[in-house]
Amino acid sequence: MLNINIKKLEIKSNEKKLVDISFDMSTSTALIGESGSGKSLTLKALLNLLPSTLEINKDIDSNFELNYHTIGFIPQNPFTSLSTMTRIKNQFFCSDEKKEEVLNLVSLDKSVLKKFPSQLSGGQIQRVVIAIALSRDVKLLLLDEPTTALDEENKNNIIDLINEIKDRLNILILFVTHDINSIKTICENIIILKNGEIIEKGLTNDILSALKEDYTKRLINSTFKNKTFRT
Ligand SMILES: Nc1ncnc2c1ncn2[C@@H]1O[C@H](COP(=O)(O)OP(=O)(O)OP(=O)(O)O)[C@@H](O)[C@H]1O
Repeated sequence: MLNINIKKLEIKSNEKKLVDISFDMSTSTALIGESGSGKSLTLKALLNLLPSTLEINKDIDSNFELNYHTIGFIPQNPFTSLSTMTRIKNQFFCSDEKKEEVLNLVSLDKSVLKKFPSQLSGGQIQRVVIAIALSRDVKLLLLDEPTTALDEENKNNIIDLINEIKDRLNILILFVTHDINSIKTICENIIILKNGEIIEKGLTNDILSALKEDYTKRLINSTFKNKTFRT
């Protein structure tokens, strides 16, 4: 079973602590918290993509290597993660056989390979982005609110797809989301961040059935429908 033990993850900016957390992951985990609580910085730290102006202190154990090949990232806005002037087939870095295999996994026909992103729907583009991530030897998939830019129907389809991939490929998922239904569908565990610290963590069922902190209740109960979309 895959496991990551984040014994220490501390991120500072000019002596100001932005994130100071530790957690263990051996299953799909939702990372939730209000704006500015440290969700994106946590994902960026795992991807080694923190700006050099920030100071990072991390101590992470895992039973697989953490690198570009093993960590996949699905961003909030799939439209910005593909190159608009490049056909889909040239946005993968793998064999043609692998391209078809991963497109099959995300239920897309191989005919999309010839197309440009502008010829695909939002849901199809997000599927392509997921397929590109899966074309590497991904063992940890980081998702940053991957359905925010999608309409209701595509949103549900992508959630079902992520859930299916998780079960089929047996990979770890760290899922930043505000959407209670996707947490229930996909995540066995929840971590709740506030001001860069973990204030609650545990099994999704336990946390949802006994909401302890008012802060958590507020996060869980809000629909975030009016959240402005960042590009
Ligand atoms: N490059 C940076 N330099 C200094 N401070 C930063 C930097 N990036 C983020 N921060 C600060 O760190 C804190 C955590 O930011 P982060 O982007 O991780 O929040 P978040 O939980 O992802 O919020 P959101 O839901 O709005 O995306 C915030 O107070 C933010 O202002």
